[in-house]
Amino acid sequence: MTATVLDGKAVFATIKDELRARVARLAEQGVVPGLGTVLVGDDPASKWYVGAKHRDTAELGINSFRHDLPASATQAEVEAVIDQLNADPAVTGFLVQQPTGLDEFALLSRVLPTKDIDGLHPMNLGKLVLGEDGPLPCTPIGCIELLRRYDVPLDGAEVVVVGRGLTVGRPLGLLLTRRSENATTTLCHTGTRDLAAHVRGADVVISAAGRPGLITRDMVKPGAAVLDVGVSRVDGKIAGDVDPAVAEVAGYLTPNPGGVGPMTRAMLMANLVTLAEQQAASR
Ligand SMILES: Nc1nc2c(c(=O)[nH]1)N[C@@H](CN(C=O)c1ccc(C(=O)N[C@@H](CCC(=O)O)C(=O)O)cc1)CN2
Repeated sequence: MTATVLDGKAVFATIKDELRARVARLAEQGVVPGLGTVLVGDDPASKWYVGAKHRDTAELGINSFRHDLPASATQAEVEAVIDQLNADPAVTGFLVQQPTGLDEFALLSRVLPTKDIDGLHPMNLGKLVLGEDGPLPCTPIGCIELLRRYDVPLDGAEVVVVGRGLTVGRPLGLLLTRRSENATTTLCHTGTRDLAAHVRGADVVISAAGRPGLITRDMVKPGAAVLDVGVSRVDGKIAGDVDPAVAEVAGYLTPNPGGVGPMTRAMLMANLVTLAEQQAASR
């Protein structure tokens, strides 16, 4: 058996078509969404991610406002840029690219919750816990959307998430257990005693541990869907958490790159367009 490829790049192309239609409808009402980004420092990966987000906005006819600050930028300087973006009516929503090396909780908390297209503001994470509507974190919702587009069922499925970070693992657990997803979710992490035993029982495995080759062929149930969120660099190339031999046993597998990464960008654009629609409706 060779796993069906969960092609995030192809799904993002389809989502871009859907978003172009929504952006055109907003234009008829005189609204052009605007994306703001804040990048601190020279990390090549972060620069690439921010550049990719601005290329996406250009393709979709969305305005963008880019603020690149040096690695020497202070907390106060970054907060001043956040205040500027909060106050700018042309900016529908914005994000601070992580990592910044600064107090990220303070930065996230300073973004207006109504402009938080990353869905990572404490109030929006609180809404997720409470089951209230609000912007949802992009990578977790991108994983769920990718499975949905390939008709991989989550209802009643056993899902193992590996990793408990704020941007992926922790919100994924909350999202997957919502009534709308209805999955039974186990959140594993570095303290999990027998990871293989957990993974072996899973219909869906989502690994966001950042440990190259962590999920091996022998750990995966035949036919399971496996999503590789891990991004490590080995000899300058992206190495995921999932050993390539998993493709021989899994039913579905994301490539990495080309799987969850493009879905993260897709959901960011979708969050932005949704916010613009909400703002247009409340004018
Ligand atoms: N404020 C945020 N910071 C970070 C987030 C986030 O959601 N919000 N997530 C990651 C980085 N990230 C988005 O910002 C991101 C990661 C990967 C990709 C992507 O398209 N990757 C490509 C490969 C890119 C390459 O070759 O290096 C792929 O997987 O095909 C986009 C966005 C941390 N920071």
